[in-house]
Amino acid sequence: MEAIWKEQSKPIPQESSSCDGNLGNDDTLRECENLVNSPQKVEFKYVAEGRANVVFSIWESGNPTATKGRFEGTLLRVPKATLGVTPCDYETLQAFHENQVEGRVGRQHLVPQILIQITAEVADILHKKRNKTDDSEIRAGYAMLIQDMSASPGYSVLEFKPKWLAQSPIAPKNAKRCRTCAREAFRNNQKRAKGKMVSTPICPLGLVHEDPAVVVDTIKLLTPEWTQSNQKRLSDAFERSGILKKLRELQTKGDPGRALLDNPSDPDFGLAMTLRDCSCYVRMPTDLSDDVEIKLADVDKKNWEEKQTYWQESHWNLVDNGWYTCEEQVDTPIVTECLLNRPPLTS
Ligand SMILES: O=P(O)(O)O[C@@H]1[C@@H](OP(=O)(O)O)[C@H](OP(=O)(O)O)[C@H](O)[C@H](OP(=O)(O)O)[C@H]1OP(=O)(O)O
Ligand SMILES: Nc1ncnc2c1ncn2[C@@H]1O[C@H](COP(=O)(O)OP(=O)(O)OP(=O)(O)O)[C@@H](O)[C@H]1O
Repeated sequence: MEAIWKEQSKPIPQESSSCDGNLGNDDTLRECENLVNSPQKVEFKYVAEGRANVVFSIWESGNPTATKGRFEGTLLRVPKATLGVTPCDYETLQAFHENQVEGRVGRQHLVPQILIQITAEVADILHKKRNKTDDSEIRAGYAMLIQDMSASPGYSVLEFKPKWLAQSPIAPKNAKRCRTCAREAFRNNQKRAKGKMVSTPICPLGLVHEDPAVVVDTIKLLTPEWTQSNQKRLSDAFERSGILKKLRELQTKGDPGRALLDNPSDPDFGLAMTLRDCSCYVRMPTDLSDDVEIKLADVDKKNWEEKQTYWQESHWNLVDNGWYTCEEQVDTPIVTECLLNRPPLTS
């Protein structure tokens, strides 16, 4: 699969469509799909799960030559069926990825994913390997092989959500917090009320700030354990790849005004919301001559019909209860360090 991931991480050639991504690798893919569905030939290990998907490591059992055989650098992502949650099905997600996301974001900036099917037998094996016991189930049907962006020898990794890289266009004009800091302030108040620990949110506006020193400072907050040199390498890599600025551009282009209130089913707005909730994976090589790998994942189409009320209510909550303007009515103020409310740097 590694050769396929390499191929699929190349920019889409100008004259081709994004759908011809297999580029002669169909045989390998079918072999891998067959292997996934041959439980006597492969092993699975639970990695992690979010609200809608479960991720497993997969390898060829007893392969004497390589640790994971054909599944080197590969993970298996499967949907979980939960009562009351209706995520888009994987065929829809794959079509959205190929037709809406790859061309706009750039295939080179995305964790590649390939649609396969799993049998009921395999679904059952996977389900039993989960160490979370909620009401959700893993069922036979579509699954995805995805490129593994987790740590491996010679690499440090960072996984984070860039969230809203520009202010919401319908935030109050006198806002002192960006959408993400306002949302995190609200959430920290809820957590504190339950006696939970809270930390000061990292303002995402710092990641795309015009002052490179602010970008480095933001990266330091994201990677407190990294060396200064690696923090600077990451800042340079973000600048070179342009990925975060592209993300900000698509987030704002898809939500130019009152879309959230007036037209939340608009596909461009839907894409903006997806890109405000995607994950960014960074693999920082120890070897200084290797490139820093930065890719976005979880660029899943959202169920617009189901989510519009949640989106609108979240917005009005932040506006009406003073979370944007730092006027929240709480006994102890919530600390944020939003870039919107920081005095301009003097040089
Ligand atoms: O509403 P937000 O901005 O807090 O984002 C939600 C995320 O919270 P976060 O702030 O990233 O911790 C939330 O993430 P968590 O469940 O908190 O990990 C989901 O990603 C949610 O999307 P969906 O319902 O799974 O499609 C996200 O919902 P939307 O992106 O659809 O708003
Ligand atoms: N390509 C990848 N490489 C390494 N780890 C990954 C990859 N994709 C997912 N993971 C791990 O699996 C976890 C869950 O995956 P994923 O984000 O796809 O689930 P989700 O249900 O979409 O999450 P959310 O609730 O945020 O929407 C991630 O938080 C991450 O730890």
